[in-house]
Amino acid sequence: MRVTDWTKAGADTRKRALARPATRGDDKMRGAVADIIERIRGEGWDALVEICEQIDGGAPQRIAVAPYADKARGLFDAETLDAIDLARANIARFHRETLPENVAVETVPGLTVEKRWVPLSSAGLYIPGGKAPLFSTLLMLAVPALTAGVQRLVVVTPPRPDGGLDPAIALAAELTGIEEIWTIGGAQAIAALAFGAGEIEPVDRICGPGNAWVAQAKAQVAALPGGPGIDLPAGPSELMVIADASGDAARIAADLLSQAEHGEDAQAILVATDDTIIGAVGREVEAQMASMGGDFAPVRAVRCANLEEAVEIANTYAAEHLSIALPTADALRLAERITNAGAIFAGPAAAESFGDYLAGSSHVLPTDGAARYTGGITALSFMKAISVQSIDDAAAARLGPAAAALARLEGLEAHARAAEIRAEKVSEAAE
Ligand SMILES: NC(=O)c1ccc[n+]([C@@H]2O[C@H](COP(=O)([O-])OP(=O)(O)OC[C@H]3O[C@@H](n4cnc5c(N)ncnc54)[C@H](O)[C@@H]3O)[C@@H](O)[C@H]2O)c1
Ligand SMILES: N[C@H](CO)Cc1c[nH]c[nH+]1
Ligand SMILES: [Zn+2]
Repeated sequence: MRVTDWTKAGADTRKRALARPATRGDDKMRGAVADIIERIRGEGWDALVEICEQIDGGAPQRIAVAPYADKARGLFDAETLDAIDLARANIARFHRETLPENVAVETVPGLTVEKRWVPLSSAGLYIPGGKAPLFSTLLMLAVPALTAGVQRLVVVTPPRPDGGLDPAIALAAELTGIEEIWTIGGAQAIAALAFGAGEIEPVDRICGPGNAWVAQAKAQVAALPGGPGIDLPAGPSELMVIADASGDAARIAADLLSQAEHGEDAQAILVATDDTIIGAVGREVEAQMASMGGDFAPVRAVRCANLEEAVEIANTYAAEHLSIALPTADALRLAERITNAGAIFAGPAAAESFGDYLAGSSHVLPTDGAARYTGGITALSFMKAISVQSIDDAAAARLGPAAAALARLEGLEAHARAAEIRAEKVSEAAE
């Protein structure tokens, strides 16, 4: 495990210790994504089929969910089926209870402005499937979207080598009531959702995590005229763990490896105030990796002077997931000082895996430092606020002159008159 001593390190070394890989891709990849989008936007279905065959080895298919969901019920034992339903129920409960409320504010007597939340009409949900089919991501997107009240949901996920649909994805789709699901992956899936292709109708917003191809395509379609909205940069998984001498090395190592398992560009970083815990976590990481086999991204560590410094490092890094491996009460106190993180796991029992599957909040969270300016997916990601103004005649007459004065400051005479005409109508009525 590579260890950086934060206190002794210069600016460059500190930067390197927290560096993320260049996940957004190089110019060549950006160009290839632009070509895919342009072709599907211009030529529709035929281009989509050709590109899907080239990249993923098969034409896109709309899958009927029920037969695969039936298959899943035959394959999975009762405990697994209950676990999936428990996850769905917890996610539904969390998002239902955190729905925003409409608010009406009487800013001046007689003038009311409402903030009214309405669901988007449609949304596209990207479910990653390159390394592993992430059925849990379907729950983490579809449940908040349905809680928000979105009418039309279109799910896309990369095709499997043997065709068909992953049974767990099928089951999650059936449990949430998803009816439209296509086997399309990567940039081509995003282009099809954005501009439509064949029977795939364009959507208002595209949400969901993915690799660099997916992230790049989302950014590009959102920037095009008439393109959809997108959610947030949700790329390769990240976990930072803050620990001191009281940390449980086995649990910390297990958490770090749980995210290192996502792929070679995953980020798993221990920030600790104590050399003994760093050594113990390093040994645990090796032992646990050996016992599981498989590929893991490297785990690294930063040795800092104290918890103050650990908080600074965490806020600078802005991790997708931040575990605070201190006794729970201390962890919760420290969490109050964290300003940048997608999700915080406070205390030694708070496994990041609970957040990935069943705690209730969505696991679709900002990566690459985007936690500086955004949180993860919630029902709000599938809603928008419309403001509604209503005003009585007397208030309109009182406010007319002020609005007109402001409009004339901007040289906008028609605006000024549209405000003043309200006052005129009221004085005419009074005569
Ligand atoms: N931040 C979050 O909330 C969150 C949640 C879940 C997963 N994730 C991340 O999502 C990512 C999923 O990535 P993945 O690769 O497993 O699945 P993916 O579905 O995102 O990407 C697979 C698709 O990428 C395209 N692709 C791959 N190589 C290509 C190439 N050379 N040329 C053109 N297209 C190519 C293919 O179409 C393929 O189907 C992981 O990094 C995981 O950590 C993040
Ligand atoms: N940890 C991932 C988000 O970074 C989500 C996930 C899905 N399945 C397992 N984990
Ligand atoms: Zn995970």
